[in-house]
Amino acid sequence: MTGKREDYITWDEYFMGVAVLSGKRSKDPSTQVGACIVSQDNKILSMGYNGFPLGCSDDEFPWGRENEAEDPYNVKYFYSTHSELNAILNYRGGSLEGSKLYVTLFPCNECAKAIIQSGIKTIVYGSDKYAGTPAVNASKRMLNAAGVRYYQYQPSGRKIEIEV
Ligand SMILES: O=c1ccn([C@H]2C[C@H](O)[C@@H](COP(=O)(O)O)O2)c(=O)[nH]1
Ligand SMILES: [Zn+2]
Repeated sequence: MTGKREDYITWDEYFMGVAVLSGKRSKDPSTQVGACIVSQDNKILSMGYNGFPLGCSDDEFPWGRENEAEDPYNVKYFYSTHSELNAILNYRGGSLEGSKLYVTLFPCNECAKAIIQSGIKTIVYGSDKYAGTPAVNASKRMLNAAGVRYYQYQPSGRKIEIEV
């Protein structure tokens, strides 16, 4: 055999796959989000998933949603760090200027601010299940104004299995 393999995965499959795998570390019972930040020359710079900050125990802080507890103090939203922000904060190498973010859920308005300010220029997202909500509308408004390009990941249809 002299030729190369032809069924290797694309860059988008590779990096979105890493984002999906990263999201599998999330303890959130309802929505697991994974993120992977990549340089312009396709090197992985950082990864993240949604979870509580260091020192805030996954077993002690609340994982419930607002309709499950009356007091927002007992709801996850005050405590959960979003996957995109975790990926940005996890980066130890300097500037993210010009980089690309793969994320399994369209970023909210808070993440959009961090994405813009960190210099990320492209977002490839998976689900847009909160499309039309004020948080996502505001996010798209800011990303459009700041010239951050975004497009939805187009699955090839083939299944990528990981077996170790
Ligand atoms: O930009 C985003 C938006 C949300 N997340 C995280 C935050 C929460 O842990 C879940 C959303 O939970 P729901 O129960 O679906 O409201 O997703 C994120 O990481 N990035
Ligand atoms: Zn967010």
